[in-house]
Amino acid sequence: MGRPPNLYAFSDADVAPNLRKYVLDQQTEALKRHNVFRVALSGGSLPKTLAKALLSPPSSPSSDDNDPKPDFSKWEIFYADERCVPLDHADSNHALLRSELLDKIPPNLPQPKVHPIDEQYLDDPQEMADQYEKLLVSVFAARDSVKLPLFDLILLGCGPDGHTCSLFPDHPLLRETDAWVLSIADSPKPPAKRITLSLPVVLHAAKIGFVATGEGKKGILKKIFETEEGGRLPCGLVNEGAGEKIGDAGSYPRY
Ligand SMILES: O=C(O)[C@H](O)[C@@H](O)[C@H](O)[C@H](O)COP(=O)(O)O
Repeated sequence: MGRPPNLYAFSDADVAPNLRKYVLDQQTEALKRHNVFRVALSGGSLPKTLAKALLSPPSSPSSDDNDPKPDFSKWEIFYADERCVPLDHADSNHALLRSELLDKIPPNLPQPKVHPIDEQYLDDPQEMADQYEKLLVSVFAARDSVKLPLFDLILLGCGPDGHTCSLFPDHPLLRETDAWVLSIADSPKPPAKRITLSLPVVLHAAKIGFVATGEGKKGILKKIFETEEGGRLPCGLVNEGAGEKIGDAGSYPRY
């Protein structure tokens, strides 16, 4: 199986500056392409790491005023997965992003456009997924020919069981081929009701970055990259399916 081509390991202090460069490189590409930067984000530790990357001044001695900066006026943020809870609930990925990143954007900078879930469908994850898919259709499929939404960048975490988004190991949702957004009512990780981008949507993104930080990720990353069983886990499926589009900007503990 072996390591994928775009895998980088950083010391803790170097994760944020390298993630900053990676994200801003994708921003530059996206703005060249269509003058908007459409990003899907997951929850977990990612919002905090991303805030550190985007909101701290670049720490590299070689950085200068010409280095790219986040242009949040051009950002559209979507959720790679979201829990079916109110937007101010402690389990909400949107609440997490707000407290870790959005609320910390200095007032002199514009806010990105953010697309949270619609709270009126909290009790019905399938309807919630359908509504979020409709939102994606309205944003991405202005042209009839669009079969899948093209996110400029999807930033994902890697769960200790190899899950990513709310795609869990061996779950039937992994076999979905048509829908863009899926519902899950039996998530092994609470809360049980969630929505998630489907695997084909994740794989279709222009770039996909896994951000996996900390010593605790060592075992699961080793399994994903080095075993056949790991290759069948959701993170492994994204890794295999996306190939060169994967740019791992996380801290990869050496083993
Ligand atoms: O809704 C979720 O459960 C999260 O989005 C989840 O998919 C997360 O990204 C991983 O569990 C990694 O979490 P950490 O970054 O905290 O390790």
